Amino acid sequence: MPSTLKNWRIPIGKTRYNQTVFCNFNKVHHWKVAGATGSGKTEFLRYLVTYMCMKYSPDDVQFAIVDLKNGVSFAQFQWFPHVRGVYKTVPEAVSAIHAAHETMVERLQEVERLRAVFQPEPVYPRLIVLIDEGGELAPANAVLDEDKELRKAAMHLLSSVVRIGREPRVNIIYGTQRPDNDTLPVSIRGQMEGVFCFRTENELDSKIVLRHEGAEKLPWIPGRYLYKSPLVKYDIEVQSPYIPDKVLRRIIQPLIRCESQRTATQQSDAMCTDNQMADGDDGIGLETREKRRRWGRSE
Ligand SMILES: Nc1ncnc2c1ncn2[C@@H]1O[C@H](COP(=O)(O)OP(=O)(O)OP(=O)(O)O)[C@@H](O)[C@H]1O
Repeated sequence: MPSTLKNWRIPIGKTRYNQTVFCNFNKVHHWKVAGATGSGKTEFLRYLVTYMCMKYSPDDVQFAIVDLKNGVSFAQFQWFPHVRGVYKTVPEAVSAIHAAHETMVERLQEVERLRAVFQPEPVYPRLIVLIDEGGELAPANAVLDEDKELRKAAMHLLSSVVRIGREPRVNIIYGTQRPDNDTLPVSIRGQMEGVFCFRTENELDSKIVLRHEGAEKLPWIPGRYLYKSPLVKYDIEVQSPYIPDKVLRRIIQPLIRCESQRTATQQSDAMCTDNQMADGDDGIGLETREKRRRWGRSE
């Protein structure tokens, strides 16, 4: 079922005056999340996924999660039906980005076909490629030549998605400690209009992320960041929401139970089919029963 959902305002935290701040995925499509180690980027990304999975159905939003910290931060998120996969190595990440790019191209081709004959277009489920620790994808971090080529291909595909992913609703959220030229080429960085900049190590990093200083002066409080978007006049200082592990467990554990029940049902269906075969309800079973009867006779 294609999505018809219009409201893509997502609460992203509170100001020091206790006002809730929202970002809008219908208006800004690609986002970078940057900041020093321990500043709260991953927790914020985990919150974003959880919030959207709780609010929207898989017909509205789907995620391809690239967790280049070996999958440790998003392992539990595989249980959300919205999540296409959690990809934890560079080759896995490249194939996930490739698949998202393919989805984008297929959607664009379908739109073109429909527009040509004045047919209404479906509203596709939003596909969000969320990359945590994107710096690991940088071609500069490759050891072997072939590895470098793989990473360059990933950057090339990402650059295509940020340029034309808006209409087919394929979005990128790219998290990294420092999106400089090595980790995120300007061709990609420049197209990511939304910024969540957590505290940076120094002024230079702040300038790279925000194009001005300031993030290095944020108080050293995990989850504190500057929000920059074409929709707001000035950067806003925000404290991000935080989902403690025990709350996440409460949300996800029933999904794991559901999945194991589904697997158990599938297994018992398979056993049922085996029994039917043994009873002779299909061709193979009949043959087996016939053989047994004949063997019985000859014995
Ligand atoms: N909004 C928040 N409120 C309270 N505590 C937080 C918040 N965000 C993060 N923290 C705390 O800070 C710790 C570090 O956060 P997180 O792992 O998200 O940092 P990071 O920026 O992703 O670091 P790295 O780049 O090294 O992975 C978390 O384990 C958590 O305890």
